[in-house]
Amino acid sequence: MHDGSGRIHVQGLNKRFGPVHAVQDLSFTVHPGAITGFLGPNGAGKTTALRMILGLVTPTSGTATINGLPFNRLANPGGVVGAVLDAHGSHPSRTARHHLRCYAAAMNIPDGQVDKALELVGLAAAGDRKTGGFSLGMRQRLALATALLGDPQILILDEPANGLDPEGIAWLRGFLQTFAAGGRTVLMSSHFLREIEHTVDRLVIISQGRCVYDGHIEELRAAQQSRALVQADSPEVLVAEVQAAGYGVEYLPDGRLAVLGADSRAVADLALQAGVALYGMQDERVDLEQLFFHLTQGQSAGVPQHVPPTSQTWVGPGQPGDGGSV
Ligand SMILES: Nc1ncnc2c1ncn2[C@@H]1O[C@H](COP(=O)(O)OP(=O)(O)OP(=O)(O)O)[C@@H](O)[C@H]1O
Repeated sequence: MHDGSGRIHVQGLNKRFGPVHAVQDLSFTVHPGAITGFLGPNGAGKTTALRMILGLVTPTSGTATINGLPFNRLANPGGVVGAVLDAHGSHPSRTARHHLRCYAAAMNIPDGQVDKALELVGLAAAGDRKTGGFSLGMRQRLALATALLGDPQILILDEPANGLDPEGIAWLRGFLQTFAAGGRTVLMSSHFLREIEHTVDRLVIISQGRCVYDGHIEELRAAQQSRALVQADSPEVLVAEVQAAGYGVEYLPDGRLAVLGADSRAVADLALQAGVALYGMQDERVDLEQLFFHLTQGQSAGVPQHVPPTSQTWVGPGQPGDGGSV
């Protein structure tokens, strides 16, 4: 009997294909009531890991459980997990409804679920069209409808946003957020952070088969603070002022100050208040995309201590871009 928790638990998972160590000592937990993005560059091992979770690939070592059991030991797998690994699984001469009825019959699910699933994914009007004429976006929706037939507690989706236009991505986001808000579990893979950053609550990031980040997306954003770099005529006066305002501050080797978590306008206001002249200011903003590149190029676990930030430069306490550079 499974524990009904809606959790996916991966522990010490390894998979070797001959000389290729596709998944290396991978451990993470996927929680219910949230959308977890499973992110990594091409070839990072995402599909292999998902296939091991779904019992389609045998791990070299380690375990993957769903509701406390390996997938193959779930009594009613279709009612626990719906999975989409490939959106191209339909016969082109079959209608969408016929395709879903075949799956429903194989899973012992009443036909009524077919219309419900078509409705849920926005394909009700296309139910009697042959799938051979479907766009990639429609195929993605049909694959999702197949996964939803058993009214599962958990959805596992491999690159579900692949090929979707912005409208399709927005629709998918809304659908998955509603699904997760009802206390269900979503694990979705992607190799493209931008595609999923507004959809997911949590991220598991892998690189060359290893986990390099596991946590809330907001924690990842907050892990690297933006900072304002300023050149002041009286640095020690400004340091006292920004510290009194609650900001951390560092001296840079070139004599500038780095005010952590502040933008240049906030520092300019404090400098004005303290009667300190500023000669140059620069905002350094950390972009999530850069964090992703940093995490997936290195192999160390955990959040990086320093990521080279993007820079937006403006000069002086006046208007952005009104002359000069730091
Ligand atoms: N059946 C297999 N036989 C040999 N090597 C394999 C097999 N399946 C995957 N690999 C290798 O394992 C590594 C991980 O592949 P995997 O498809 O899991 O990555 P991925 O993160 O899903 O990539 P993508 O984003 O490109 O789909 C790759 O080097 C791949 O070539």
